[in-house]
Amino acid sequence: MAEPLSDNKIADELGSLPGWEHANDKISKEFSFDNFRDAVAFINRIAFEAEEQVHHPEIFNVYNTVNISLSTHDAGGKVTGKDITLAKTIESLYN
Ligand SMILES: C[C@H](O)[C@H](O)[C@H]1CNC2=NC(N)=NC(=O)C2=N1
Repeated sequence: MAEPLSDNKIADELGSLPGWEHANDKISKEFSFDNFRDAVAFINRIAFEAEEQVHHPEIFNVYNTVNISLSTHDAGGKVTGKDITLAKTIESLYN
């Protein structure tokens, strides 16, 4: 069972996650792309990694932007290590 992280621990982890913010018990980031196709391709890459990790993001797409929000449903919607891990994976997909 994933345990919720303290605000201090989250802040510490976000130190190595550029552009990620912690608010409303989620960590979130907006990613921008040259066009819609690239944005959707990014979403598709995330989908495979999320399935691999059995941990799924909230995804909001408008044209060339993709907003990702992460929290752990099984931990009452709080931020856990699973969210940090997936955020790091998502960062590695963005280039
Ligand atoms: C049964 C399955 O492992 C769980 O429902 C997984 C699926 N994906 C998930 N994703 C997220 N963000 N939080 C969860 O608690 C979660 N639980």
